[in-house]
Amino acid sequence: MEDGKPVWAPHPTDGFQLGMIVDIGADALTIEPLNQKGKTFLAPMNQVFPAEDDVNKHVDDNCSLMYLNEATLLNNVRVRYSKDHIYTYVANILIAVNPYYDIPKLYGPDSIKSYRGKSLGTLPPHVYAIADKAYRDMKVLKMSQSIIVSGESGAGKTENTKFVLRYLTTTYGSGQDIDERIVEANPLLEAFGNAKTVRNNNSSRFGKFVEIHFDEKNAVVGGFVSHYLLEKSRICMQSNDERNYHIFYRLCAGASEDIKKKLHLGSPDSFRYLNRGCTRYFASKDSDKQIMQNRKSPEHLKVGALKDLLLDDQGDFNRMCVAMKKIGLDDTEKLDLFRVVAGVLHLGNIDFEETGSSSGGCVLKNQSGQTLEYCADLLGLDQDDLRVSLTTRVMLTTAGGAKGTVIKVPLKVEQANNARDALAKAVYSRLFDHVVKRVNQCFPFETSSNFIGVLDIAGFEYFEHNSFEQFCINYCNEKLQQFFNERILKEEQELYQREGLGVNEVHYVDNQDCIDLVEAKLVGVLDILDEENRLPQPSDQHFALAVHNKHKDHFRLTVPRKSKLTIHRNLRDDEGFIIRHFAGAVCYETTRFVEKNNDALHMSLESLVCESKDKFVRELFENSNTTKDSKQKAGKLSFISVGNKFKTSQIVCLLSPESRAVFSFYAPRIWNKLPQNLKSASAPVLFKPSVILFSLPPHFCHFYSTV
Ligand SMILES: Nc1ncnc2c1ncn2[C@@H]1O[C@H](COP(=O)(O)OP(=O)(O)OP(=O)(O)O)[C@@H](O)[C@H]1O
Repeated sequence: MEDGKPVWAPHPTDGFQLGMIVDIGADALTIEPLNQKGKTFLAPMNQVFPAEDDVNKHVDDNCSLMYLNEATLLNNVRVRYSKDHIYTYVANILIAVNPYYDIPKLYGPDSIKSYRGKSLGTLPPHVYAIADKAYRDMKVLKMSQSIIVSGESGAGKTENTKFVLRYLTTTYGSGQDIDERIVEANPLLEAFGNAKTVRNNNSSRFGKFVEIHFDEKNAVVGGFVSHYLLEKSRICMQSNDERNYHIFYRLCAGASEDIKKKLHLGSPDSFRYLNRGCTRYFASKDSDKQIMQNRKSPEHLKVGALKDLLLDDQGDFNRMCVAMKKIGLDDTEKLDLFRVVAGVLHLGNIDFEETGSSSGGCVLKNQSGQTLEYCADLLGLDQDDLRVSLTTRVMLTTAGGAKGTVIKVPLKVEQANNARDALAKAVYSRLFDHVVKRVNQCFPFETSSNFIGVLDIAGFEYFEHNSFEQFCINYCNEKLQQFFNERILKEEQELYQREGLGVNEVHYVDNQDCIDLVEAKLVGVLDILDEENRLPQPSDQHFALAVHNKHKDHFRLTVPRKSKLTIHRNLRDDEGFIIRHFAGAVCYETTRFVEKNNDALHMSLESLVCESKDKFVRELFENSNTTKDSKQKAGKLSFISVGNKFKTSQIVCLLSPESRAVFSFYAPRIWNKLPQNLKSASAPVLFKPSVILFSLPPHFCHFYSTV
């Protein structure tokens, strides 16, 4: 830092502020803010950074800044954002700030054309330039490429993913309508997999890896979407300001009178799976008028529609129907999908009450008779069988004299509620699997030479109240962060060293301890939770205490009462824990962790849907028997861990620094087909993400003061 030159110093709310150093202490500097002459404050030496000579000037690539540090990088991105330049490079990494409005001409056909074949840096930073670089690398290196899109919820990951797909299919498409189909598939996926959250009206509640495949002439031949772990808890419950998946509301708002009657639909407040969250529709002034009053909830009628330029439940319903047609779904299949969605809604309305008899079981409440009939009818089930399966569990004795005898164990009200919700989650998530499978059939390809994959997973989340869903998502992001650390920071620096470039070492925080805290065998939070689920009487409190006991002095874990926020300090030690993630500390409330971690559907219910009279429903559950272990076959309600699914199917491969592991994560479908020798440790590097795109929410730019 040079004498008499302004510096960036920390600011309690704005991140950084411009000031002058007026005194140098042993380990702190006295700073006088530029906009508050005469007022000084102390700042730790390592948190004060030199500022650029002209803080209002901006550059396309942060690497061209005279002083590259956290503050100058943020300032550059902020200045650019204020001028609608939402994209900025850091070498071949692209930072994108969500503008939350349509910047004129930014993504239009002329813009697409201009980026074709241009090297990174020739034109202003753009997501199209990143897509084109991936394409050119694929062509030159004759190797598949990937683009990782990372950022917190609402930062713009999905929108940027869509721009990448649009760019590639438009610029390098083969002229067939397959390009259109790939883009058309999005509304369908979003209807079933996206929902309104407090952070994002159109939040993707599943991770996806979209592959665009190219032939030997490097023209688009097809696509493939892999999806990871849909957020299932949302199907049965949402917090106050959030909604269930869009499709539920779109169907209620947009279905024709005929379909509405067939599916016995009402307004969102008439369904338990919708009425504990927000029951308003997204609508513009005009489309709101077109939705009939009897389809609107009292909340909607009182407060009015939810507003979002890109969302409109009724219009989106019609657009989704057009998209379905375009990608080849006929009316029967369309109705099949809607029927199952409505079936799930009616299932949620089934209520139970205690029998009052000595058996201690429960029965359906009288008023649930009609809803049972609707649900059974829509899902092709026998009404009585459904009633019995929801209120009892079939067990097969495995020992003793009566070995092999079938016994029916009556369920308590709470157990029946759980069984109902487990069935709803199983049916809806199978339906979502089907939607993705169906979408994939729309852009088939026989052979492909290479592909460009775009990874878009749920971003880091922290709310006032954080539960199991945030815990899983943040664990996943912790893994992604580790991948960045390994690939970008560690490997790059090793390369610099090998090549003798005297570049100063960049220090970064290794997050392995945080990952271990979550996933270590036996002592990790996930294993402790699984262990709790296996206890005869699992409890959230016992689980939370076990976590604290096992990690008393862990740097990354602490009790809620140590939180900076009063709301968390009110929680008891057995009601939650705080984890210090790479992106910040998050307080998780552990109520319902045990329940949410259990994905088991008891056998009587599973067999019921597997034998549905409805072919479509039956097919949704095809192959499900093959995944059961012998315990389940014997009728014991064995526990299936959701947390562990996150661990094994989604991220475990990402953790490995070796490229082969990364490959197996990104493209498990292709990975599984590879010959064994290629998968071995000595295999050559198969796969390397060529470009990375970080999305940032606009509030990121308000972290520090404007000057
Ligand atoms: N480039 C952009 N131009 C205009 N609006 C944008 C842009 N990117 C994002 N948005 C707006 O921000 C909203 C949220 O973006 P998006 O859904 O892509 O976030 P996300 O990072 O994928 O969030 P999540 O992790 O919750 O799915 C979009 O619905 C859109 O309204």
